[in-house]
Amino acid sequence: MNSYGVFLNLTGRRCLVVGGGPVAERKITGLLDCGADVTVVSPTVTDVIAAHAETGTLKWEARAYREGDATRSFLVIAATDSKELNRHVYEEAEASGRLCNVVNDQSIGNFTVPALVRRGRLQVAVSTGGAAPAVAKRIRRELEEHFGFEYAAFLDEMAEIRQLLLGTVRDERRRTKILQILAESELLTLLRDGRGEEARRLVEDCLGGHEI
Ligand SMILES: C[C@@]1(CC(=O)O)c2cc3[nH]c(cc4nc(cc5[nH]c(cc(n2)[C@H]1CCC(=O)O)[C@@](C)(CC(=O)O)[C@@H]5CCC(=O)O)C(CC(=O)O)=C4CCC(=O)O)c(CCC(=O)O)c3CC(=O)O
Ligand SMILES: NC(=O)C1=CN([C@@H]2O[C@H](COP(=O)(O)OP(=O)(O)OC[C@H]3O[C@@H](n4cnc5c(N)ncnc54)[C@H](O)[C@@H]3O)[C@@H](O)[C@H]2O)C=CC1
Repeated sequence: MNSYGVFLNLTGRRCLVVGGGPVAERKITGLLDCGADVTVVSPTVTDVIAAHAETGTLKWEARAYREGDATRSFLVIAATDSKELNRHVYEEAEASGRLCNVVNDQSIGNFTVPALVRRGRLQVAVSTGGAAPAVAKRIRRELEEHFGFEYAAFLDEMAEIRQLLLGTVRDERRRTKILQILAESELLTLLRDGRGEEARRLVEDCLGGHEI
């Protein structure tokens, strides 16, 4: 069965990571990038996690997992090297209706973490359905070649134009048409090549009198 792909809003949400090795560190980096309120429960952690704890970016409880820990967070990542413990964490999380990722046992857990390309507001997520994470990583790298940083500026520009049109162009079909034309246009490459004046003219022509 396929997994259902979603993007979670984790801003300010309590997220628990059990374990503090390199795998936990990678998942934690992703959580912090999304503004999550991260607590790590683990007797030992990597230098990077310790540095985050030092600066207050996350909370580190330097101890072993305790009964009930997983029942109090929106999302839980079971990232220890013990399959038995991770299963226990998952069972407690599942019983209390939490989202739970298990890093070393594909037979359990209710979500997996994709490989991600990030370009400003653009995110491209890659899943292999757990078949081969190293292939997900390879595809992520290939996508990074194709989707350069120009996409960040392009999206910012398109978002601004879209907001303007939502407020000024009543006719939905017309609005959609303008946005489709701009999305498919040369605007992306003009912005990438620093041809700001031509980009501005292209947008103006497309908008036909709507100020931006
Ligand atoms: C199911 C899943 C659960 C989850 O963790 O969410 C899972 C599970 C496991 N991974 C294992 C191994 C590796 N994982 C990676 C890398 C990544 N793993 C990630 C996600 C996922 N890994 C989920 C499925 C994603 C999908 O659908 O493809 C990525 C995409 C996202 C992230 O972690 O941030 C990140 C790349 C990020 C990037 O670079 O973009 C590498 C490569 C490397 O490290 O270079 C290896 C070694 C090579 C190999 O084994 O393939 C093992 C065996 C451990 C062992 O041998 O004991 C298990 C356990 C099992 O399969 O049972
Ligand atoms: N899903 C993924 O992306 C990947 C998963 N893995 C698997 O993930 C697991 C973790 O990998 P690493 O981080 O490299 O392992 P690691 O051995 O470096 O780290 C394990 C961490 O768990 C902590 N821990 C142990 N007992 C604990 C307890 N009772 N309570 C709380 N924390 C406890 C340890 O203190 C340590 O910080 C391994 O089983 C590995 O095979 C490996 C590669 C990728």
